[in-house]
Amino acid sequence: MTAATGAADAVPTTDAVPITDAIPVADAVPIRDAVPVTDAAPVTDAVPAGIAAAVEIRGVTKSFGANRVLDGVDLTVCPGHVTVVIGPSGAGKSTLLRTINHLEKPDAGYVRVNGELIGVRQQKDHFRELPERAILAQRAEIGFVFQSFNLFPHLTALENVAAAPAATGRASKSEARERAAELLTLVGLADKLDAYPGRLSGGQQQRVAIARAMALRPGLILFDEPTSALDPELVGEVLAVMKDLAGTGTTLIVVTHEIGFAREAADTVVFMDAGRIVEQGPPRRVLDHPEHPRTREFLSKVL
Ligand SMILES: Nc1ncnc2c1ncn2[C@@H]1O[C@H](COP(=O)(O)OP(=O)(O)OP(=O)(O)O)[C@@H](O)[C@H]1O
Repeated sequence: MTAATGAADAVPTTDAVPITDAIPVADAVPIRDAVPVTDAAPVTDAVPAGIAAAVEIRGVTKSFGANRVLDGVDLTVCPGHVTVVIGPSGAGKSTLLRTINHLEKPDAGYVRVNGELIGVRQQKDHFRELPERAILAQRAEIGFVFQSFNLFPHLTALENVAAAPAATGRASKSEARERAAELLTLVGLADKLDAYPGRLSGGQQQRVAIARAMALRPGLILFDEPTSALDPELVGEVLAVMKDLAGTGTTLIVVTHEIGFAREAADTVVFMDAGRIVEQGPPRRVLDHPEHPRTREFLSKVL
């Protein structure tokens, strides 16, 4: 990480990230652009004028040691849209998703969700890391569905879904349980409310995880390869639940290798390779008429 300078005197060096670090000086995003959403520089998805982007990623760079995994990523996501991120193994797809709720901290650049900077606040010409409690509060507004479900094994399906709303004080215990039962019914698990994860199939566990992600009524849900750990015959039931969720007004960003899902459910398909967004657009254009040779090569292997 580059050392903090000048105006960041009060900022511990390790927490301070120069705003323009990843961006060539000539293209640097003026600091004012980091505040009002409507003034933000290059909007790649067509967000209607005057409407805040659901997610705005600008100049995000992330390295693990010498491995630059994200290399100046810009992405804008419209509210209510489904964005499907595809690309070869190691392209940086999961890392990009994890920067959106600050599970990974960008080395440079920033992420805003509904106009709010994630994980940092702006201090003069630097971003300063938020306290852990504030980051957790931001994360509570963003659903996350992992490849490996991550359910509490000692809680029933109902208790898994009800846990966060009750623990955060968003709902009374009985309200949280009532809503959890509704959500589990929505994902087709009305008869499994009292089942422990160990007694559920992978597809059922993942549907519980989706219900859990919906429990705090987030405007945005991130899916990190939600069907990759499933037996092939269980993939369809999870994708069906995700398709139902698409179009309900919730913004979804889905990292997946399921090209069929991308074709049917996505508003935008994003193709990533080597830490960069190579190509993005509506599924019919990116999947059927890719412009970039790298996208064509990738699709010729997976289709
Ligand atoms: N915590 C970490 N520490 C070190 N390297 C990491 C870490 N997380 C990811 N990487 C590396 O970053 C690169 C990109 O990983 P990432 O998981 O984002 O790729 P991906 O496109 O999602 O790949 P896949 O489709 O295989 O899941 C890989 O080389 C990976 O080994």
